[in-house]
Amino acid sequence: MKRDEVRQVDSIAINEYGISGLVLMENAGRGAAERIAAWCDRSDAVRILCGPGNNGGDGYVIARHLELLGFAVDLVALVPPEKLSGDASANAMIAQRSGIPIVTAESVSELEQSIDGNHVLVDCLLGTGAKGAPRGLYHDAVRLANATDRKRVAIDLPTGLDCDTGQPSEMTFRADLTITFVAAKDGFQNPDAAPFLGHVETVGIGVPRVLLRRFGVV
Ligand SMILES: NC(=O)C1=CN([C@@H]2O[C@H](COP(=O)(O)OP(=O)(O)OC[C@H]3O[C@@H](n4cnc5c(N)ncnc54)[C@H](O)[C@@H]3O)[C@@H](O)[C@H]2O)[C@@H](O)CC1
Ligand SMILES: [K+]
Repeated sequence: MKRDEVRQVDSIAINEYGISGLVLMENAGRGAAERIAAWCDRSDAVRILCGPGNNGGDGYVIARHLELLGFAVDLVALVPPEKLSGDASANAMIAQRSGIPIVTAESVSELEQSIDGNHVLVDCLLGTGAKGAPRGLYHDAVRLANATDRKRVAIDLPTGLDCDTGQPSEMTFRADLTITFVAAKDGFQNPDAAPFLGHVETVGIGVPRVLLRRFGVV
């Protein structure tokens, strides 16, 4: 699926079918957490890197469900939770109130302290809303994450990878597992994307079959 198409599916599900964005995010995050749990060892500590938008919002949902599944999990927020908006803000507040550890990293040195080799790292930095190569702290977060030798998981798509062409930017998250929502993105077919995607799994987010049919997903 193209970037615009998958974003259209979300917005039609919300605006035409009346499914709240929070429900879609819950389904996405819960499904992703279940896949991560199946792929990791129970002894793995999981650290989720959260960006400014709804991809970051997914991260807060994933954390809550991984904790329920018995994992030690914490979050690194590149944007303080109180500065988020919409569904991402709602889920960040739930995670905060639930006592899930959240560290805010707003400088390179704070990122260096937070991104270490002791955790499975989950990339909820940027998703389908990304434009161009990761800038600023997002560039540094990907650089530091790629330098660790533990397992890495990308949510929806690896930060830095172009959704439509599959062209990796010069700083692209190198995932061992990519958990993507609704359908594989067109760019995933590009052989150059393969080393950054790792194994790809698709997770449904509960949009009705009739809508998936409109976009040729089923
Ligand atoms: N209701 C929905 O729309 C759903 C969205 N979902 C998730 O939401 C994601 C899309 O969320 P958003 O549209 O908020 O987009 P993103 O989460 O990709 O965030 C986009 C924001 O990142 C920043 N940004 C863009 N390009 C950048 C760059 N090159 N370097 C640094 N910062 C950059 C900008 O502030 C931009 O507004 C999907 O990939 C998916 O993970 C899922 O939760 C399913 C439901
Ligand atoms: K991502």
